[in-house]
Amino acid sequence: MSATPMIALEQVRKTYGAVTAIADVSLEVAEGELLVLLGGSGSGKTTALKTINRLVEPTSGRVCVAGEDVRALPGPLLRRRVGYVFQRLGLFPHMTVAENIGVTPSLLGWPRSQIDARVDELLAMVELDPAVFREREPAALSGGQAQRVAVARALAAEPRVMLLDEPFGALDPRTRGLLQTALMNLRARLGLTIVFVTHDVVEALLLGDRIAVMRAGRVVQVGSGRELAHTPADAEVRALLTEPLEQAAAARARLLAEAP
Ligand SMILES: Nc1ncnc2c1ncn2[C@@H]1O[C@H](COP(=O)(O)OP(=O)(O)OP(=O)(O)O)[C@@H](O)[C@H]1O
Repeated sequence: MSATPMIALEQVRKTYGAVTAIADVSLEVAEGELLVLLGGSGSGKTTALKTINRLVEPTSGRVCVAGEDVRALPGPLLRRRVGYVFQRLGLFPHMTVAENIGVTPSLLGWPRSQIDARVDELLAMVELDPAVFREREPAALSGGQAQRVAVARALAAEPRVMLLDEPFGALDPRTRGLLQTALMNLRARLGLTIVFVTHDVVEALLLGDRIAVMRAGRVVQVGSGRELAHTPADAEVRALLTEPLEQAAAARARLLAEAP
């Protein structure tokens, strides 16, 4: 990559006592790129993601955003630059939708009128009617609506980078598809650089410009879906990519066989 990458992990390691969560992870994400971290449970995806916004401090190695070591960036600046959507729903339950979305702008000291305007703009961006949803509490939202609010909240301070940790994992396939499309539209419109964690190969193939396959705390291979499919690093990567396609083909064959 010639230009300075928007995100760079250099030999990043994180250990918890005897447990090595990630080992020597090096990754670069170009400006405007969507990189997927793909791997099974416990492979280190969330840990790697959280080193980018310092929710996890590496044991060794370095993480840079826009060429700057994240340890040198003041907290508010990092929060502004990097939006984050949590794996398990991270909305504050006793705050309204508007208060949830306005959390970071409030912390940053934006004036009330500017926060209110931004909340309405963001709700419209994630296709929720502000008049209907502004004053609702999270308990009164469907899963898909709540995830839209979570995405709006992460976008509130106009970050250039978005980190998404299995944001649509708990949703039904149709809602998931709608939110994937909404995210891709937002990304194109805002020119976001995105790191997206999932264990779902189909989601990875649909969304990722490149996919980093993780296993046991290490990056096994990085490439486009096509590259991974054509030149897999090993038999496990090959199986990872071919199994869902074979399942889909088998399901399709069954559908066609059962047609009248
Ligand atoms: N705070 C912690 N203390 C101890 N071990 C941890 C901690 N956080 C993560 N780990 C361990 O590090 C490894 C990687 O965890 P991580 O959450 O990054 O995996 P993951 O790929 O995101 O998994 P999942 O898809 O299940 O969320 C796991 O073995 C996990 O148990």
